[in-house]
Amino acid sequence: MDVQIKGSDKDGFGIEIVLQEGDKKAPYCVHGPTLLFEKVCIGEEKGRRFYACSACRDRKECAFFQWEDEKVSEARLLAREEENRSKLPKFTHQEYCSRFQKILALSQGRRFCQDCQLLLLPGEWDGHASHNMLQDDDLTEAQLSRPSLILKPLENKKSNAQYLFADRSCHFLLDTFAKRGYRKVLCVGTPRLHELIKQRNQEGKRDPVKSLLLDIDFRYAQFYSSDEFCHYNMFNHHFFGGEAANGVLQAFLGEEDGSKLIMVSDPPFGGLVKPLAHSFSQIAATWKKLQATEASVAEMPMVWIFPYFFEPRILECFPSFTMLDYQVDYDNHPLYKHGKTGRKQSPVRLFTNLTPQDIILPKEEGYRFCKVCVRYVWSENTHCYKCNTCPSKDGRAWKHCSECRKCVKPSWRHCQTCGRCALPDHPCLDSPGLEGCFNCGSLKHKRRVCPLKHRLRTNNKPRSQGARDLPRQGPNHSKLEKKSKARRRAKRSNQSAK
Ligand SMILES: C[S@@+](CC[C@H](N)C(=O)[O-])C[C@H]1O[C@@H](n2cnc3c(N)ncnc32)[C@H](O)[C@@H]1O
Ligand SMILES: [Zn+2]
Ligand SMILES: [Zn+2]
Ligand SMILES: [Zn+2]
Ligand SMILES: [Zn+2]
Ligand SMILES: [Zn+2]
Ligand SMILES: [Zn+2]
Repeated sequence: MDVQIKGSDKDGFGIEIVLQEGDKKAPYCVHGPTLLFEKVCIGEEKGRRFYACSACRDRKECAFFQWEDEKVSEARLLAREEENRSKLPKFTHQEYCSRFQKILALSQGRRFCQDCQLLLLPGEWDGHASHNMLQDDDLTEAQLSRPSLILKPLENKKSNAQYLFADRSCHFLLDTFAKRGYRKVLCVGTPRLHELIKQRNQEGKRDPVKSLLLDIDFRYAQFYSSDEFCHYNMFNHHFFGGEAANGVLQAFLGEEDGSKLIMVSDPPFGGLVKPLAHSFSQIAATWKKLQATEASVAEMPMVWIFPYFFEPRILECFPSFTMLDYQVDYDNHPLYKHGKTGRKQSPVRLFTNLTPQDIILPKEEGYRFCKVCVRYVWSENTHCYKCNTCPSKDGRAWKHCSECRKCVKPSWRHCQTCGRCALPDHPCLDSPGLEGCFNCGSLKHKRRVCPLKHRLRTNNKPRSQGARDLPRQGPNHSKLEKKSKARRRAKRSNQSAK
């Protein structure tokens, strides 16, 4: 069975993504081919299409914008090319590799400039004299093999907040893969997992595991050779190193040494689901093409790490996936911590096409096996015999509502006016409320009478409980997005009692 993207190409609010197979017309920003979006204006039947950056949701980071039907002058094209060139990294990957070899060969005089995030050769120190520096004792071979501890995590909230796995989660993932016999891990946006694999190999206590890191953070090229790291954009499946880098992935996916491969990705949480799924499908399709015949019936094993409230969207793209109860823990995220530590529970989960019962969640961290659901669940996720499932998505104990005939969040109450469960202070159907329209964001009407009712919502399905908390996705290029922000603000203040 093929991994395929299902459903419509709509994503975001007022902005639809138009994913076109092999779109050769897409102009390039510094992050590779841009994506085509359609701006849907209230009251207008047909939207207008434009190209915008695939990777950055913040226009301050990448301001690329071009209407699909726009005629771009030669002069502007040249200026754009020049701008893209000017933003290229200072060194090529090959140059970084030879610099790294030189630095490793130094017994003394290793320097890492923290301000420039650059490993320095001795001749370059003068230019960084007033900068903050890591020196020899901080740059032992062992430390250089853990670049995620040297590099400052990127902090852009909108496009690239780099949340690094806590050891607990890293080891859990690697132990699980080892138990299932995976000997090759394709790390897409998981630099810490990649380095831990290498570290375990060096320790030599377990079977060696091969790893290839694909990431947009080119700082990692300073530490890894070109067959360990590719500069890659997971929103448009773009290899900055061109065909050669694509070849590295192909070689990794296709190596015929009988090693089982798994792909793990932990994309930035503000990322758009559809383009990510599109890229992962392309990787899976390549993997499949390169497999020997008996494996060709299977899907490429994948783990996609993302917050639980994206479940409906991810399952729409990958119907064979299951969301597991495991809560992923991060070192540098103030909120996303595992429940048992006494801090707030992490909303980040594993979505996978592996068989859920094969992934043994640790008992000592509060997981148990549900014999009816045939999977490991969080201790507070009690099985409901009416729904015939362990229903909780967010880690709290959900409760069954006999009127809704399903389990709902513990903070919800059944509202007779709306005929469904909701937060106690929700604006009821009959009151105008702050929330406005659930569908288009207008504060002037409710969803029932929305002129765009059949247009914006995917499949016109009622929102599931999980979807209720979805943060809106999409670049903030339109007025609609601003409206949606206003609506979100209103909603947040409404929900603060939650
Ligand atoms: C949420 S962090 C995940 C890090 C992971 N938890 C770890 O510890 O290894 C997201 C990762 O994806 C990378 N990333 C962000 N945008 C990307 C893009 N457009 N393409 C590829 N990688 C991207 C970031 O550099 C970062 O390493
Ligand atoms: Zn861009
Ligand atoms: Zn510097
Ligand atoms: Zn159950
Ligand atoms: Zn129930
Ligand atoms: Zn109810
Ligand atoms: Zn109500």
